[in-house]
Amino acid sequence: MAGGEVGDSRSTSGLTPNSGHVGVTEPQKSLEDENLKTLASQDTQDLKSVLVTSVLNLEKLDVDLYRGTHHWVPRTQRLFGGQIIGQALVAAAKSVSDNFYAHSLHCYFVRAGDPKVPVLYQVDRTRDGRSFTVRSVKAVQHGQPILICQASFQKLQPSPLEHQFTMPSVPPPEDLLTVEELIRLHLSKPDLAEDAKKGLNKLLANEVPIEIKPVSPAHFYRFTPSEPRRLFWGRARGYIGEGNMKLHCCVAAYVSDFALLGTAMQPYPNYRAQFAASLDHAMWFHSTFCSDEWMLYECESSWAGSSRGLVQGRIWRRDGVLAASCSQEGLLRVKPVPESSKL
Ligand SMILES: CCCCCC/C=C\CCCCCCCC(=O)SCCNC(=O)CCNC(=O)[C@H](O)C(C)(C)COP(=O)(O)OP(=O)(O)OC[C@H]1O[C@@H](n2cnc3c(N)ncnc32)[C@H](O)[C@@H]1OP(=O)(O)O
Repeated sequence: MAGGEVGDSRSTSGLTPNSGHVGVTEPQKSLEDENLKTLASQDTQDLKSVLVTSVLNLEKLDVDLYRGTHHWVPRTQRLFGGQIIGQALVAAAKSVSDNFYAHSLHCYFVRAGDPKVPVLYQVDRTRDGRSFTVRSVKAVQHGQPILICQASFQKLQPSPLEHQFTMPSVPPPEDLLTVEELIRLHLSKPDLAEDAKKGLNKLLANEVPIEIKPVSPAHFYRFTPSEPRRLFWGRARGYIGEGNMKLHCCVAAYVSDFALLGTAMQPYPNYRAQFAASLDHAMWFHSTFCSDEWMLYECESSWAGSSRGLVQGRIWRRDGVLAASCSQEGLLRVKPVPESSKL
């Protein structure tokens, strides 16, 4: 049966074969902690994630044809790549049986997305097999493709072969500040350059539907050169809830494009991106997860050159299970940072 909606009943706690806890042990929780958690989750449940209610909620126009709208547009005024990938995966998943789950996607961003008009998603049912199902999606604006995406789905298939890297050991998200809190802290510095203040205030005015907590704020500020590696906790804002793995994958696809490319800029604090944009993006899903719960994003850039940077990402569940991996190459046309606007 083709799953009409990006919704299924696979519980995120009923894990895939690769569900062993690796590297991190779950702390013992007291009854008090549990009560606090319940209260907190009641709070967030009131605020249904905008990613679910609007961004990833595509309008069906015809068979295999959908229309998506925008919520947050980056200050570059081109559509956020993660939004286009997330929406393309939603469109692809709509014609896939409920018992098939996204395991990989491969995308090229071929034109800038225009935030003034909606995006159309045309789905081609490339192949339906016994174990694998493949969909090709073209995202179109003004009659021309802005993204081409291929997504593959697989039936759950247990295997005796199971391994993964160990999750890096980092402070928990509760001990870290959000990007917004870091920005406010920075804005409170009396000697901050006017240009920098303006830029930071613009960033604060954005309603980004994801929450980010950098593990190392120094990397976030980019004052000094650092190795091209960053770690941050991230989650979708608002409540999504368990049980809809297809949707969680689409949300993770949205989030995965947010901070990957910046990793390649970390060794070069004296340069600012004049034109930075993802060129391609690939993603592999390994295990079940909840995208509205904190997950650790580990990003590292193995190479930069020819005005491009290559970045790999690993997305970890809090309990140490590797949930997804991604890889992206981006265009990085840079210019030196003027003395007057150094943070
Ligand atoms: C710890 C974590 C904290 C993180 C906090 C971060 C906070 C905020 C972060 C927000 C970040 C979100 C951003 C994420 C990344 C994205 O979403 S990017 C969006 C998705 N990707 C795209 O939109 C790319 C789409 N693809 C394209 O646009 C095109 O394929 C292309 C432009 C890459 C193709 O390039 P080209 O072939 O060069 O196109 P042209 O049309 O010919 O030229 C375009 C402009 O570039 C100029 N140009 C061309 N060549 C050069 C050159 N060699 N040098 C300099 N400039 C060049 C060309 O003149 C055009 O310029 P104009 O448009 O005319 O000005």
